[in-house]
Amino acid sequence: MSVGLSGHAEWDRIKKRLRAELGEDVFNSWFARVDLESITDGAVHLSVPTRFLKNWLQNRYRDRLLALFQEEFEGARQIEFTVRSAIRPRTPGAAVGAEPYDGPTLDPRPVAQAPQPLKVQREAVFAEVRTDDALYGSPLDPRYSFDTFVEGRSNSLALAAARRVAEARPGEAVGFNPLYLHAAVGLGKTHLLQAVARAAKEQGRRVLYLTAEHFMYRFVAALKSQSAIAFKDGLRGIDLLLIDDMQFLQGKQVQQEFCHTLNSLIDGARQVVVAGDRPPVELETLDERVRSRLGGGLLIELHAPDLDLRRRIVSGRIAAARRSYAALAVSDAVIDYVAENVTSSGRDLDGAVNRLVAHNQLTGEPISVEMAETALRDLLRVREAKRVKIEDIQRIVCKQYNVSKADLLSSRRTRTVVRPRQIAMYLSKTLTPRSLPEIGRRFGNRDHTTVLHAVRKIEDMIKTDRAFQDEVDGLKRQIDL
Ligand SMILES: Nc1ncnc2c1ncn2[C@@H]1O[C@H](COP(=O)(O)OP(=O)(O)OP(=O)(O)O)[C@@H](O)[C@H]1O
Repeated sequence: MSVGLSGHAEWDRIKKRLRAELGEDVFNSWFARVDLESITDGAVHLSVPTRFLKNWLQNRYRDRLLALFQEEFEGARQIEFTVRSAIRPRTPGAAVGAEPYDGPTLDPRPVAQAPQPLKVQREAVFAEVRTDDALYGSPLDPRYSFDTFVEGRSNSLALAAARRVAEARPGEAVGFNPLYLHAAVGLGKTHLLQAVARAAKEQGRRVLYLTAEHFMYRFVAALKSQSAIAFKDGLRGIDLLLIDDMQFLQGKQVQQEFCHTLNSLIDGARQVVVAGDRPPVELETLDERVRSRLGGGLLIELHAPDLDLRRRIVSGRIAAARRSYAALAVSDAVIDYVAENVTSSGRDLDGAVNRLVAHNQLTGEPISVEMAETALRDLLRVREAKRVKIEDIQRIVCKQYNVSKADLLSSRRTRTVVRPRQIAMYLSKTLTPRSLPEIGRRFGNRDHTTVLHAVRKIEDMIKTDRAFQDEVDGLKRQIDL
């Protein structure tokens, strides 16, 4: 048996039944982001955006799902979950960026026994989280402190604001609440949030650091065990709440609760810090009230690190690795090579250094530029192949519709220019990690709401007009080449 897209009517029926069985909120929390990929030889392949969700569904709902699938597809024998792109579903390459780096990590233990990367550790813990202790937060990684965060032009504002929050006394107004940090993947949001949490805890403040998914899980679990009031009281009794990966907060009731918590903390002069992969205005699954409350604080974007910052992050990582491998020798030329070639994020820089160290430890080969070229080849190839630039999108769209770039960026509102411009904005949003304000700037300094309007317009047209969808797909293929 092999089912591709044709199984979707059955999948819709299964989801409908789950929604009826579990209720709207629980369904939205766990199943709204599950996609049916295929059914092959009796194996039902479902994809989910995060490992946390994968573990959760595997542990709690696998049997129920299998039973439901067996009613729809006679030969269904097992359910397989895979993690798909979590952060930017329609970005080519997002699957790589969104997945935690799978290589060894820098750790005192021998490479062969290296621990799983941080995010996996974080998520594994969720499954065992206690529900009786209202202030039980997500685990903090000991490596994420202000001391290990390297400052550069791209993050200095975020760092200053984070320090200000961390150093404030309980009840002291820092002038911006909530503080909302946003950035593409791997640029240091989690690192900064955890640094704030750690520093504030050290001062004796009551701090709660939670990923949005953890918040969701805790709330749903509290509802089920009838301890929601204790959970809410616990939340409202803290001095500093930090919520990470805000883009994953799902479910109407969960969002309502989050909004109440936000309001009550802010109104009570308690500090809230939130991080997400895009600004609140772009978190379209979020309730309007939550978006506007988040948008009413201080919003700071962390940008991709420049060469100088990348160099210093790499040097810092190597210095940390030397604490475990004292004889580790890495020349400036290798540091330059990594910093010049791994350009996307702190996570990729970490991954690159980890690879070099692992390669060195496993083969005994000294870390030279030649060795780095070999060890990092596939990492660099994947990244390079998948990076799409706004200029390329504009060039290809202009060529396709026979408009000049000057027209595309101009304020002209004739139909022949407006539609290509909207398509180019839509492609920039879906194929690059750029934020709406940044795209607006790159399209003749337009406001982010204009970009949002364009994205929605093109999305609607794609849904209703098959020929138009093919046209846009054709453009995507040209851009991907
Ligand atoms: N300025 C920096 N100084 C030191 N390390 C950094 C810096 N920026 C990023 N990193 C490192 O890069 C890695 C990824 O950072 P982090 O997990 O904080 O990213 P993120 O923005 O939260 O990404 P995601 O959106 O995927 O959650 C971490 O190991 C972090 O320590």
